Amino acid sequence: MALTAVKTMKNNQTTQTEEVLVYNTKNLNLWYGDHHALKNINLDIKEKDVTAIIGPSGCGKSTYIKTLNRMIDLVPGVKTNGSIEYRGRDIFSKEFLVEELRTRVGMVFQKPNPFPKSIYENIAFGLKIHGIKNKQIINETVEKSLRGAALWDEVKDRIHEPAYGLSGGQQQRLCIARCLALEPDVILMDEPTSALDPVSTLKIEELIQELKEQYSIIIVTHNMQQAARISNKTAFFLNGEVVEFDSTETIFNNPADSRTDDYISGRFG
Ligand SMILES: Nc1ncnc2c1ncn2[C@@H]1O[C@H](COP(=O)(O)OP(=O)(O)OP(=O)(O)O)[C@@H](O)[C@H]1O
Repeated sequence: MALTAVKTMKNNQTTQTEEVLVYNTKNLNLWYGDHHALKNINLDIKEKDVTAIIGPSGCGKSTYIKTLNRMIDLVPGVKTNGSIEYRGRDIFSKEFLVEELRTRVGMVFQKPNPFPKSIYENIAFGLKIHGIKNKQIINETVEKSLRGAALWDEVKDRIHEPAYGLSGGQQQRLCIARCLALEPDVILMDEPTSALDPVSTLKIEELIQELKEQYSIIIVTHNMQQAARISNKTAFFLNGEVVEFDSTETIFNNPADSRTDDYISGRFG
């Protein structure tokens, strides 16, 4: 497990606290064919942080989070170098099975993508694939996951009805519930509210505030107010590089780099 010792001053006494890293990215480069999409990325992502990835269109935000669970492997012609460690283990090593990585690291996409099945089966399906057959355990996990995604009260009387009958915001919470059912450690979210109305967006944002107590969350968002509201760390990407990575408060109120300031203040992007 990757640990970083941090010194904090309290009542004039220096105490050592330990920060646990879930991801440690070192000198990561990625190419789509000849296109150099990620350039020398160095990022430490801490356990139980909500880390927002912001930056203009095409700067590499989605590419980066798709690399964290190796979904990028599905794109032909992608090359990488450098390293990404998940809890101290090299995610590209042969010993680290991609199935295990994707069980530890769940993902929620821009558009809600429930399966064409009932609400219940959307969650039960993943459990069955993972070899869980006990009906009682499945029932309990379905309820727990729907509660965890703040959806249970809205759907408890119709869990055997098709998921497509839910609103877009409810479908997105169902996708979050599906992800929670597998008890992930990290949840990656790629613009999870960009297809949703303001009320559904607010619900997902409130949900993220609850989930951060238990999970480490990495969220790509175009919405800077959203990043400021929900995250405690923010990375600003530009042209495939990380320009600045700091506490969200610093990035939004006192950025070190003038390009961050220009982007935050809406001068480009
Ligand atoms: N499958 C692909 N093949 C080739 N180039 C790609 C592919 N996917 C992305 N790119 C390119 O890589 C760069 C980074 O794309 P990426 O989707 O990561 O950006 P982004 O910051 O998430 O953008 P947006 O905010 O518009 O979603 C862009 O120049 C994009 O055109």
